[in-house]
Amino acid sequence: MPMERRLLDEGEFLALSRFEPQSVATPKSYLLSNGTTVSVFAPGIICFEPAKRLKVNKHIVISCGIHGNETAPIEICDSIVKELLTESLRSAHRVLFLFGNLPAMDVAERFISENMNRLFSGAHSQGAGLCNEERRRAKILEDAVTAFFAEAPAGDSRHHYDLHTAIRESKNEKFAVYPFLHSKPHSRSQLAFLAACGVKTILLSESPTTTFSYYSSFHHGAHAFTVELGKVRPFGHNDMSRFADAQFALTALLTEEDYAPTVKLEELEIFRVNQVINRQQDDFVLHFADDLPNFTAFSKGAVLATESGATYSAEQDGEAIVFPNANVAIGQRALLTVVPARLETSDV
Ligand SMILES: O=C(O)CCC(=O)N[C@@H](CCC(=O)O)C(=O)O
Ligand SMILES: [Zn+2]
Repeated sequence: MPMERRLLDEGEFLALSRFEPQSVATPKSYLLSNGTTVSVFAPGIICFEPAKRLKVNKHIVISCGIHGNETAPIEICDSIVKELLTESLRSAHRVLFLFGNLPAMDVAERFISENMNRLFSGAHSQGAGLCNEERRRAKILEDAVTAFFAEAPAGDSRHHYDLHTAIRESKNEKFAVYPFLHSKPHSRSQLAFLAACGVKTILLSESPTTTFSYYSSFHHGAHAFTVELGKVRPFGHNDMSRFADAQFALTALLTEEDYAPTVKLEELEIFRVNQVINRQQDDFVLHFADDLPNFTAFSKGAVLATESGATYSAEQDGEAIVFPNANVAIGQRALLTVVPARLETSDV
């Protein structure tokens, strides 16, 4: 048996992808003894397909490491992929795992040249084109998602959970960005699934973006979310007990035919994005401490950031900051502000 097949049988897909990428660079498929087809498409891209269709059929993309230093989601996915490869778990649904930015993982950085989570919906090929690894990888990941959902029969549900951790501490430790739905209804069953993951704070985005979750939501009609599970820490430094609910719920989603947790909307904290503040000048500065946690609220009129020619202030009492980062490239998002919101949902 070839060395890479033995290591795959031992569950070492991520290790092969990171440290022996040539061994998983040529697409190959094989059958597990439980009937699952495993398809290795490229380093960091692996798909599991069950032998038979059920009454309920879900097509699920789980991505992690789109930012290379966000290690807890990478460790969660590595662990689930290991269990699927070694057959201690069997997925009832088609599932595609994407380990995003492999080179950035090796140097424990968010990215090497460019923030990959601003390069989807074709942004990878605009401007300078496919000129760096993140741009080329974003296109490969998009193509993998397109090919995966192309095999989903009409009527089956499509899902994409893009798992991240945040740079700052957060008053609400776990939260999800619900991409802009262009007047489609928000899904109550998806909110219930997120709550089962321990994610009870939801930010409703109100505009198109070039993030991975918006891409799958808008271009593939998937239930898609950016899911923030905690804080950025180096590999091996995550307290995995803080991610137990998320790992349990993701595993249940894969292994049960119709995992359908419930939630009361009153249990959730819903915000909508009020301001998207992009850095336009070199002298952009935030007017609060570097360690101020996400979801800290300000009074109306408080100055949040300034740069030549612009002052950005809270527009309402209670407006809170999320993802502040003055060190982004010119033109990119340096801060979101959010305000409490109400939510109408569909039943699905
Ligand atoms: O903590 C931070 O500042 C960033 C954490 C992170 O990577 N968040 C995502 C959110 C994507 C979205 O808005 O859907 C990102 O900034 O790419
Ligand atoms: Zn991230």
